[in-house]
Amino acid sequence: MINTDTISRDASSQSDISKMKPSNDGSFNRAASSFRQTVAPDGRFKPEAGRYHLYVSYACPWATRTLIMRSLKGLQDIIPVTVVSPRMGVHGWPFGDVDVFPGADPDPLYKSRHIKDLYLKADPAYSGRFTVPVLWDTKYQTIVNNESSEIIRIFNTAFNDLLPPQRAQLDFYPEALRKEIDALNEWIYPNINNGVYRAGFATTQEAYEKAVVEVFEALDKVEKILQDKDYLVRNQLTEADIRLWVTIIRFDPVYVGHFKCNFRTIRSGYPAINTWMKKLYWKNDAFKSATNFDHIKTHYYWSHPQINANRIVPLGPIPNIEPL
Ligand SMILES: N[C@@H](CCC(=O)N[C@@H](CS)C(=O)NCC(=O)O)C(=O)O
Repeated sequence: MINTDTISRDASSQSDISKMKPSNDGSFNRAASSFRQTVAPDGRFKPEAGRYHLYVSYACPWATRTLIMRSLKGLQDIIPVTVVSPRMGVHGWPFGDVDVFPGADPDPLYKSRHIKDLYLKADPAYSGRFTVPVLWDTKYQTIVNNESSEIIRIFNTAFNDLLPPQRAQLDFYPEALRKEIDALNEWIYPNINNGVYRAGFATTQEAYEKAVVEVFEALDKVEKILQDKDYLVRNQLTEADIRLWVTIIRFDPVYVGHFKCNFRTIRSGYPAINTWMKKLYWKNDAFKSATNFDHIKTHYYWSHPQINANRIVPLGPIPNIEPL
């Protein structure tokens, strides 16, 4: 009998990032996520404690958004989490028993070897990339959603009826601030969150230069917004902070070197952004507990041999984040 769980078609073009094709002009284009369902009382995926499972990498900024929101909302007991190894190889993200790494876990649900096994279990014909985060449904054994910007909105509200009132009332995308949050997300995502990847994965000088200039122009803009302020929107922690923060915390340790975003560092070039980043890290455990610099640095420098052929992981910066 053929076991379709273990024998899968050749999906190496989807799992091996070093085989990823750039576009004709050398620029990096991120593919859209494929699983876009939500959790709702009247839908297929109902809010239930213990039913959903979150698969993440500590290295991945998009996955880290979901970890931060999960902690802020106090969803730890409702949605368990599994962390993959940061060394993403030809089969994509391996679990912690396949590639032993401190802080990485085996898959507790199916003993999968790689994240790709979950995608192919959910849809054997899946043709996209095998990305984290993955919000998995144990009832129908499928992926609810693999788009972090949507998972954080699901976490923000969908489980409120299962939470104590002081957590349920926390809203990081409040109606009254949505316009301002959306307006920030609209340029911060392409120019900063994805901008660093566009710089780092560019395969022509022109595509790199365009991207890196856009990254620093956008950082200059953020620096002005954060003058004497603790948060991006009014004086309130919102998803706009979470979405930007995951990129800024990786900036000096990784993006300055690995992605060649080296006009300035955050610590020496952007005092307001640096203070905002440090306050969230040192004063709010949802941010600190979602950050693992060993996973972050190892992942990027190890997993992209097309950029860093010898997989040397730099020791600096020292420290990875400065004290407050
Ligand atoms: N749009 C997705 C992007 C997720 C994503 O690209 N994750 C990267 C890690 S940072 C990944 O898993 N890449 C694996 C690959 O492309 O093979 C989201 O925001 O959730």
